[in-house]
Amino acid sequence: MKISDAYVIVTSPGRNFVTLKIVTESGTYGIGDATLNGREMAVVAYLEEHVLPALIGRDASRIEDIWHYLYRGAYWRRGPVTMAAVSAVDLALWDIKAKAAGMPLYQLLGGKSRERVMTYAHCTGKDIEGCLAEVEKHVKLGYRAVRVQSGVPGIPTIYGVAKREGERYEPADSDLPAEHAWSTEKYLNHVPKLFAAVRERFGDELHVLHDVHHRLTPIEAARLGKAVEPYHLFWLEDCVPAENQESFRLIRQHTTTPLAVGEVFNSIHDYRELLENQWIDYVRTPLSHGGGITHVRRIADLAALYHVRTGFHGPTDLSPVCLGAAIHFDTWVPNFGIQEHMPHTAETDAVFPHDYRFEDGHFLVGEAPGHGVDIDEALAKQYPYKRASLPVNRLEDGTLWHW
Ligand SMILES: O=C(O)C(=O)C[C@H](O)[C@H](O)CO
Ligand SMILES: [Mg+2]
Repeated sequence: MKISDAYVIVTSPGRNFVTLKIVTESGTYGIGDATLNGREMAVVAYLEEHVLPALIGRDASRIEDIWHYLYRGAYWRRGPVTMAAVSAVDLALWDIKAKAAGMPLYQLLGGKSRERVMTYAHCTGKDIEGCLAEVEKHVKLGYRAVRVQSGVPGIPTIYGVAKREGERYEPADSDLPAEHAWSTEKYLNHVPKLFAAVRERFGDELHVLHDVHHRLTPIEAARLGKAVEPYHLFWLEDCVPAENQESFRLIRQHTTTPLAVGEVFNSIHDYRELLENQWIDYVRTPLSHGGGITHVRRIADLAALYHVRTGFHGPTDLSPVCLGAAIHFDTWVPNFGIQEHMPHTAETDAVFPHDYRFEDGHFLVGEAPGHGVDIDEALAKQYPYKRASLPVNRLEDGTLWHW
């Protein structure tokens, strides 16, 4: 099981993706997702310069040892770039191990805990009516859970609310960051009306989620959580920036709205206080940013002690490789909550052939050995990298804000 080759493939079938391929002497190979939206080439440099040369000749079956070699051995621990690189190696090695065992990855993790994986769709509209139309469309497609984001009167553009019809989200789409304007007051006044309308139109059973995208202060988040309590959200996501975990104490004291956090986390240490104090309800770190299966399963186990469930990040800026591996993890993990789902484009799906399926609001895991996602390298070459940037946000007086 010696590693004989390891290389990075950068491709842009509509948006940039970074993929790591690790090949063993026997020819068995594994692939991992190393995409970090808007910072793709930093991970490429980290892998090519510091990680891949050290992998050649190592035993691919020693996943745990390689993980610690890359994490402890680097001295400079954690951080999104480092952990995206570590994650990609880890995902590729688990892919190899499962292929060598002739098993789908979920079997290697411990087998199925469920038959199918509930997902939530993105529904965005420029106003409440637009959102309701999107929710209706997604309910007809079979979704049991929808994330609803609406434009807000008086705020011209909001990241996370599609600008063009049919778009579920916005890609990082400009060479340099676009500048958006933000008003917390306008937002806070609008959002409860949105959820009142959703419940009025669709009743009580549909699971409804909302992403604040880190834009509030703790007391503002507490106000919002309280205001939407009558509409019993499945979760309120990233209601504040979470560098200061203590912020969640205040929010939790004021509201029973369930809280989700962690799409920008990359380590179990980012969660410790949040979990031990029972301040949150869902962990969101994706496998491709949280140190791969080896580390994210430790986060999931710690979360389980506190009745906290998984709800992995799954936007289109994580490649089908990450999504495919996540579906195996979701199929196994005992404390599963939900999986985010933003469908990739047909171009992306063609570059990354996979055996997971979407049906009736759920994902069904595939039975191919490994994580079930491959890369068509010849096709990938047809889509060269193009720098793309995410936006920045400013308050109406010009102050740079969270976006
Ligand atoms: O999917 C979500 O919940 C997001 O918040 C998507 C993020 O904005 C996106 O992944 C940033 O790269
Ligand atoms: Mg989010």
